[in-house]
Amino acid sequence: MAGLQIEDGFPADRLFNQGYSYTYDDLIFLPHYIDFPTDAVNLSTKLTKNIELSIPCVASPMDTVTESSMAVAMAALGGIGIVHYNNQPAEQAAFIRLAKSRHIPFISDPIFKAPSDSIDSIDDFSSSPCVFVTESGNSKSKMLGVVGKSDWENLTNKETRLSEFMFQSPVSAPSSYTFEQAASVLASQKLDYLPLVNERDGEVVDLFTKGDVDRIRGFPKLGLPSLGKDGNFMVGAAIGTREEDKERLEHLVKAGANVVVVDSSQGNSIYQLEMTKFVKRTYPDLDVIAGNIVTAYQAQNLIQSGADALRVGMGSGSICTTQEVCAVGRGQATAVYKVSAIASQSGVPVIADGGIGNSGHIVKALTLGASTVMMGSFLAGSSEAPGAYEVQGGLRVKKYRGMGSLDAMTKGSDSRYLGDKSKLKIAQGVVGAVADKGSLLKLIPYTMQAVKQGFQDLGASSIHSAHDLLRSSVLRLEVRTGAAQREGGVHDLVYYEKKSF
Ligand SMILES: NC(=O)C1=CN([C@@H]2O[C@H](COP(=O)(O)OP(=O)(O)OC[C@H]3O[C@@H](n4cnc5c(N)ncnc54)[C@H](O)[C@@H]3O)[C@@H](O)[C@H]2O)C=CC1
Ligand SMILES: O=c1[nH]c(=O)c2[nH+]cn([C@@H]3O[C@H](COP(=O)(O)O)[C@@H](O)[C@H]3O)c2[nH]1
Ligand SMILES: [K+]
Repeated sequence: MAGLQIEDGFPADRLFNQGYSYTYDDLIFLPHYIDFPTDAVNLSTKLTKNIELSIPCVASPMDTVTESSMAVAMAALGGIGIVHYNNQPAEQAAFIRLAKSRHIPFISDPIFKAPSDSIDSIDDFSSSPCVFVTESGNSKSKMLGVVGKSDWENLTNKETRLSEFMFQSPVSAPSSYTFEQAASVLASQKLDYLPLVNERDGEVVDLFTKGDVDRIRGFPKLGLPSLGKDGNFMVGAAIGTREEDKERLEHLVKAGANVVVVDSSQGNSIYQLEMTKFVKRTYPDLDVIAGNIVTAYQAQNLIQSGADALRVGMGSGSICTTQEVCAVGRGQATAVYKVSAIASQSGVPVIADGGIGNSGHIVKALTLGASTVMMGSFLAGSSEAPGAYEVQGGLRVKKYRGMGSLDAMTKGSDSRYLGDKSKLKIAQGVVGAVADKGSLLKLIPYTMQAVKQGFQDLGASSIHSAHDLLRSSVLRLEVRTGAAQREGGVHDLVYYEKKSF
């Protein structure tokens, strides 16, 4: 065999310099050598120059993806959620405050009434086991008592005011309690539910029930959560590039946002460069994620303006129509590779944003140079995403829409296109729905396990090691023909059921 030289696959720099725009599905990695178990793969990473995460997952700033519940669950899992800005600044700040006040990855929707109120119908309880009575009748005041569903059911005169039959001193626990601490109070006191109360002002922050304990215990064990310097969950926030976004930013910083995303489809603009510089000048300790971009030239500009991470992807998202409408963008695999190649020289992490449909896409994004992936559609069907499930054609689905869709643009606060009625508005996104995926607390751990298996096959025990293997040309890849892509999927079966975990 001596002297036989077989060139197996392409090194990345050759593959990506042929003038093609490759998507994740176009490419396949050749397996390498395994000398460690799957569990030895470490997926901890950097979101920005100064923020570390224990898993490489980021929830997209979209109004059908990231509000408080998503941000809480992502942080509890070791990732992060970026709260969207298709709302008034105070509303966005309230989502951040709410997420940062939690210590348990489950958010209930407690129901509040005033002492002088009565309860007319069982529907007033919604799915909650109780109603909280507070001074003002809403969440923003001290808890005075609680009315359990069964107490109300046993009541003869349903017009009785709550103050006359509420239970005045229910057992509560501080909202700073961890899951295990709260669960042990429930168990030791044999309670069905427990209000978690802000010790400072007596406000009910969350409602913790026996059902929650069972549910959370049924999920894979959580890893290291993402906590800020304040000891609370880390939460990100998106802003735009207009003058009024400077005032929005002030609200977000006051609410405790740990990182800010300057959110544009084409980030290499004077507006974004100015905004990035403004944020760095005004809040030097706040990391800024700039984007979106897809080329090395765009990356250089944003890095020079002070960006602490780059968000990569234009038109690759599941709801995006930018490439059709504007003829601009890039295949996501090529975009991630090219931007990462330049950003790594300055130590700026890359977020691969959009186009993630399965765990293999995550392996590809991370191996091609990204440090994290940002997801919209992959997370939008989870129970932690905003909105309720609907049934369509026998399937449980949740609404998911592009932030550049007419639907999202028409929602209230938009000054991008609608503030000025004389401007013609053009959609760059669609409105649709995604299938129910259950809780993130299950979806993400299983997905990360699949990603670890991919890394093991590549012989990469960490994201850093995958980047080294790619850049040293040890790791080889090829383009899949259409037939190869079909072969790589399920084929030639009359019937099958696809269940990943
Ligand atoms: N990643 C992607 O492929 C895409 C993402 N999107 C999402 O849709 C949403 C909207 O994105 P965009 O339309 O890019 O919003 P945008 O607000 O950044 O830009 C809209 C228009 O306003 C202009 N503009 C921005 N700041 C300005 C200022 N200070 N003065 C004057 N003009 C200014 C821009 O140049 C652009 O023409 C974002 O959430 C974005 O992430 C939309 C399209 C593609
Ligand atoms: O062309 C677009 N029109 C839109 O209306 C739109 N809204 C979001 N985005 C981007 O898509 C990403 C989410 O993509 P996925 O659903 O594939 O994860 C997001 O993270 C965004 O980068 C849009 N792109
Ligand atoms: K698309």
